[in-house]
Amino acid sequence: MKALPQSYVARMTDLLGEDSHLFFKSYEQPKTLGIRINTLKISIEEFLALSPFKLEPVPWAPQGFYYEEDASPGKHVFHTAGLYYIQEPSAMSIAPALAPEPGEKVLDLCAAPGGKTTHLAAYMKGQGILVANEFTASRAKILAENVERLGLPNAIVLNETPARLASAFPNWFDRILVDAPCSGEGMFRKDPAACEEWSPENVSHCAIRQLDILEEAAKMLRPGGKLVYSTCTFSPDENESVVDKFLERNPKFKLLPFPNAEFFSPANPKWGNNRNDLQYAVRLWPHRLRGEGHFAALFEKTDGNDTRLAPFQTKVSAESVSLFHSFVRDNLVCAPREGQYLLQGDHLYLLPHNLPDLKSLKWVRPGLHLGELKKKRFEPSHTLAMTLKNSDAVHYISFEPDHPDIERYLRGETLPVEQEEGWTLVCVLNFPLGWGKVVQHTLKNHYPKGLRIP
Ligand SMILES: C[S@@+](CC[C@H](N)C(=O)[O-])C[C@H]1O[C@@H](n2cnc3c(N)ncnc32)[C@H](O)[C@@H]1O
Repeated sequence: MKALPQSYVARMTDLLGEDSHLFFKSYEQPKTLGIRINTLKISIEEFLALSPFKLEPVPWAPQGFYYEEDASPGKHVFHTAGLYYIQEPSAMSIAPALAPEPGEKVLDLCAAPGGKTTHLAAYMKGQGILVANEFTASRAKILAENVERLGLPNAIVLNETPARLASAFPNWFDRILVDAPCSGEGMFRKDPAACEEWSPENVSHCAIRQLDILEEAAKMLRPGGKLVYSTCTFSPDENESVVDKFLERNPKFKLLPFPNAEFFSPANPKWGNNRNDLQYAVRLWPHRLRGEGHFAALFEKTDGNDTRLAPFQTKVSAESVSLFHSFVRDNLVCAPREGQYLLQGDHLYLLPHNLPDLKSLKWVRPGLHLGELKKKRFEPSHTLAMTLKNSDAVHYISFEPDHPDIERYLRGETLPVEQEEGWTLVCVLNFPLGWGKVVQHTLKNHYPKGLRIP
């Protein structure tokens, strides 16, 4: 661990007083490591029964577990199959607090790489609309990859500024998460680069930006809706002070007690203009729990207008839908999901019903990518494969995790098989990894080139 910046040490010593020696001692401890089971694909009990890792529960997240340092969960084929997401344990406190219901309209405004988006999705159980937005284009792509791997059927991935989104979705969302870009002080132990990039000027810059982002988020929440604001930093300027300024400017918002607060420490009203209700917000201190540093506050919008937005009017040719339907008839035993089709070039997407017009917005994924139309036939997408269960497919082939054909498949090789001809889901222990197409006892590999093991 690199030396901590002097002015940071001085500030934290001043803020924490007697506690500061415990706080600084926590830097000598190893960083905490966690995985979160993707309950869209597997139940917690089922995963624990087949877990190759020794796991210990994270107290504040039913889906979260600590793993030991010598495990490499990112290299296991269960990771490729989207059975879990590697997530820092404190970051798992946020989605259970926002706890969206199936069928709701949810926005994750600062979403990449997707840890919290994919956690929110587990609560939505594939129903409703989950808009995951990321400001930085390269990070939006990574977000879309994680959304695909974890098999979120109802997610839309956008690459927009908060202000442009606020014009498109006024008073519309039931729940919004602002996991704001911050100075990252809570990540110094996990990510030494955050420590090197730190400066007092950046703290001030982040605080201003966070308030701007929150203001835009506020415009998108319906009355009665809930909003979580979170950071992974300790500076009061970015946390209590931002909450205080936001509430001053937005009287239609109030703080609510943060769920599962018994596991965390209350935020400090003195660091936010002595607002008493700031004790409802929480701080996750690395010397008080097994996790890195975080701050989080839950708001409710108590008043305001509800807005009905005109639904996205999409046009698709009858031929493209019929090609997709004939693919479903021949290859799937489940009915196609409900929604509305959108054709972009040769790519067919399924959008959730009641999605407003996205035409003026930059999107990476406007809905679930179903596949591509190719000369009078339909080729299913990898994204579609990752939303299916093995039992949804007419043909599937499943291997044990250590079977050599798994690695061959993930390298892009063809496999000799005894299966019937046609589109086949290739699975590990019945969990899909992607498509293959059987022709004359050979499984042609349709695992995406960009994902193959080199
Ligand atoms: C703390 S990270 C989000 C982590 C994510 N929620 C997760 O759990 O995986 C904050 C994100 O905000 C994005 N960001 C940067 N500037 C922004 C801005 N002006 N408006 C909105 N988001 C911004 C960053 O690119 C970054 O991906």
